[in-house]
Amino acid sequence: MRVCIIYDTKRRSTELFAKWIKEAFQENGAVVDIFKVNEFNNDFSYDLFIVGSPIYYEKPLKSITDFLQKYSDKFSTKNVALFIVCMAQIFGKAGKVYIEKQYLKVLESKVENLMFKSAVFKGWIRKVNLEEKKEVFKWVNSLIEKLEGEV
Ligand SMILES: Cc1cc2nc3c(=O)[nH]c(=O)nc-3n(C[C@H](O)[C@H](O)[C@H](O)COP(=O)(O)O)c2cc1C
Repeated sequence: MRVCIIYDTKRRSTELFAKWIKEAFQENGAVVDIFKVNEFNNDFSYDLFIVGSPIYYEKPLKSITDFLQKYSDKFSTKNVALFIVCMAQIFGKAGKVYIEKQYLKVLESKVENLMFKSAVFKGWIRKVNLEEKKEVFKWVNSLIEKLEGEV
């Protein structure tokens, strides 16, 4: 399986999430490339695309929403999964509902035929949240199960 991870970041936590996602796929024998959004190589031949953004001021980064918009035709026939990195989880249940309504919606609305559950990872401002790495592995395993269920 060939996987392409595309992300943007301001303070590099989303980059670390992208690397954890890569590690989790590699453990399962996948071949993985990672690109910062402005460096994507325009290769649409991967089996799965993972696109991720941090949330700043209530929104995913414009670079990522613009990217999904720009290639919406290409992605409409591809396997695409989305993740966001944010901190509104600290507001508990209310935060979770808010994240799904306000943050995820913006990205999900740009992808047709989204068949994977989007991931919401808890980011940080200074200290790396290592706890979240296992959530990444869980999510990646669920994606692999779903993909393998398809064939
Ligand atoms: C200036 C600023 C604004 C932020 N705004 C939000 C926000 O509106 N909602 C939220 O859930 N998290 C917010 N966060 C938390 C970030 O999403 C979190 O720190 C994330 O890990 C940053 O990703 P990055 O390191 O890849 O840039 C904000 C963080 C900063 C520093």
